[in-house]
Amino acid sequence: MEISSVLQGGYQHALSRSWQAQRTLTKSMLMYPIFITDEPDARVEIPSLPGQCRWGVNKLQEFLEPLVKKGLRSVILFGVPLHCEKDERGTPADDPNGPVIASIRLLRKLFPELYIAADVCLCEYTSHGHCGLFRQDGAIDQAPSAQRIAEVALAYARAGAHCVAPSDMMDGRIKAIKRALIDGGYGNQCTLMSYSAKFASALYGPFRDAAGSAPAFGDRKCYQLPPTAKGLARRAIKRDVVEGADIIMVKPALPYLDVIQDAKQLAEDHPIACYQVSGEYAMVVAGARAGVYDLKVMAFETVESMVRAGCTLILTYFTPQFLDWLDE
Ligand SMILES: NCc1[nH]cc(CCC(=O)O)c1CC(=O)O
Ligand SMILES: [Zn+2]
Ligand SMILES: [Zn+2]
Repeated sequence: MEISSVLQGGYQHALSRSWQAQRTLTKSMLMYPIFITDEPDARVEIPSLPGQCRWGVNKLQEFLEPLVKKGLRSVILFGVPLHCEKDERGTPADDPNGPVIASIRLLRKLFPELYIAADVCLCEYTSHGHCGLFRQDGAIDQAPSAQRIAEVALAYARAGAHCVAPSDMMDGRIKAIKRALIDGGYGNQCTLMSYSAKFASALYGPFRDAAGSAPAFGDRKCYQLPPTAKGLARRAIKRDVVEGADIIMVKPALPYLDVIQDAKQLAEDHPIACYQVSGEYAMVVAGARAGVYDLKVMAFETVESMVRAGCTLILTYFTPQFLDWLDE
């Protein structure tokens, strides 16, 4: 046998296997998505997202304290308003008494070491359930959409968010948010993480269930990217770098590993993030329950593929489990 043909000598031991990873999954690479409702004492299980709940502000301490003790470093907050008056502009998104702003303030106080990101979008707050604003003729109103989203982002930064993460896919919003953060005095205090390459995916089903954010009419194909559109994804990533994004995100993750790799190459000086979305999580859990594979092994394999593709930050509902697994 050729000397150079034997590779197995390089990974015969657990330690030498660890040296073969170009990057290793660590707790600090995990960001945990959390749903917060406007029912302050709520703790309601989400049937399509097994193990995940909608939380009321009053329950956040008992929920997160054990996780922070185990090494949870960051969360991303999603508002789930059940009692507010939704309108065309998504007015409740930056309601100073709304669940997102209230929990940013609270979490900053409760857990001074925890990094707090806030998802920024309008769909949870608009009467039509879309992520932007519309003109009379039914087309998306680009500039006012970006402006409104920037307003919401600035409100979250003012409340103390370390990071704002717009998931709306409106053109021009990264530029508008960065401008608003700088002009508002938060340019050097708040990270702008862009959902740059967010695809119109079937994998958001459980999330829309959880957040009550399904569009009232139509779909999101005029703003979320077509799953086949590698070129659009590359252009969106390059555009967001120019417009001032600090972190580039790809979403969903597993079916788009090639896009993650593209992002790593196009934005080589930026951290690359990805979102293992609700449907991906539900798929892994369902497969394990059906006996197709072991849950932990599959969770690691999926998330480590994202690390291998170039991510150093992964938004995943498996975060609490990884905090245990990474200690084993
Ligand atoms: N802008 C809404 C939003 N923000 C994050 C997700 C999906 C997250 C997940 O599925 O876990 C969605 C759903 C959507 O675009 O319909
Ligand atoms: Zn949205
Ligand atoms: Zn969102």
